[in-house]
Amino acid sequence: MTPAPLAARLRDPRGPLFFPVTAYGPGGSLDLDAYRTHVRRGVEAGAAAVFAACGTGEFHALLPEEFEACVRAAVEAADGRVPVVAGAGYGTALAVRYARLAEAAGADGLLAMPPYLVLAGQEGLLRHYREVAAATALPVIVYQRDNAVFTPETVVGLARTEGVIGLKDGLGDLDLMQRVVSAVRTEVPGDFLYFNGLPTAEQTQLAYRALGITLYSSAVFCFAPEIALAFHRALRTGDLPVAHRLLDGFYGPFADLRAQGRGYAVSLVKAGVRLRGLDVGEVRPPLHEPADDHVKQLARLIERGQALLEGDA
Ligand SMILES: O=C([O-])C(=O)C[C@H](O)[C@@H](O)C(=O)[O-]
Repeated sequence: MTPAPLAARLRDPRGPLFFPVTAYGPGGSLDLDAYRTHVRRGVEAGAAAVFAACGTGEFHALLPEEFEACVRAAVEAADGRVPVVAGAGYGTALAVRYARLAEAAGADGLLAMPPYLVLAGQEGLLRHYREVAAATALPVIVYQRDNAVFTPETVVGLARTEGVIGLKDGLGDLDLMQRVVSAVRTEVPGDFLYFNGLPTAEQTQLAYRALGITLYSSAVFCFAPEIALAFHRALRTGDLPVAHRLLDGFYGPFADLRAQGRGYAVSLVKAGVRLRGLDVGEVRPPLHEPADDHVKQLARLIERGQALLEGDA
């Protein structure tokens, strides 16, 4: 049976959106076995989709052939149970190339990263994403952050673009997001998807829900799937006491810890996966490993989060 289109599969997910880390062996080369294990465990734990080789998956550190191998491995590990979305980025020509590699590797969609290094105007940004969207038959989610911040008019242009199905927000300007949602609702009625894609998105998800944005990325799912699943379930069922308990006792302190070092958005998550027993190696430069004390704090925080699930912390 042909799977439903990506947008339909993402609309009301039963579990968190999983952004796996990329696994490396001791010498720093790709460890596809460990990566497959990481992805397979996430899918079996209840992820609703796999976003392979995106920010948490160190897209920036992968050669094109490594990227393709990772996406292919994620597709194999997901085995059709959930969709696999792959990162695509850098300048327009390379982003198009990554998009084609992802399509060849069997991905179901693309997360289009901000263009590399340039500060482009709205017209150029729109041209960039239109070229990426036109390059393959894959649906595209555009990632707003850093040098890719869009006016509501530009998002209307994106929503009108064949193949662009949604916007992932990593900026966190709720006033702008409200104006974007209003403009797209008025100008392009339909089912454009929005994702809260901030680091530790759970922290802000109650606020995003108030705008009607129910989709969010979860890096915590990489190393504490039981906590991420409990939070996701609490939001779906409206169990605010559980959501508040996890926010106050786990997600807030985790966001504080994650803010202790540059690049911890990735390296601390990877350390968390290792703490849970899967050797996914260290991060590649220009990232660096978190301080030992921060890893110890993370271990205690995971225990605390688990205890909160039993309601006995
Ligand atoms: O590209 C990525 O990996 C992300 O932006 C998703 C992350 O899961 C983000 O939500 C985070 O870092 O918590």
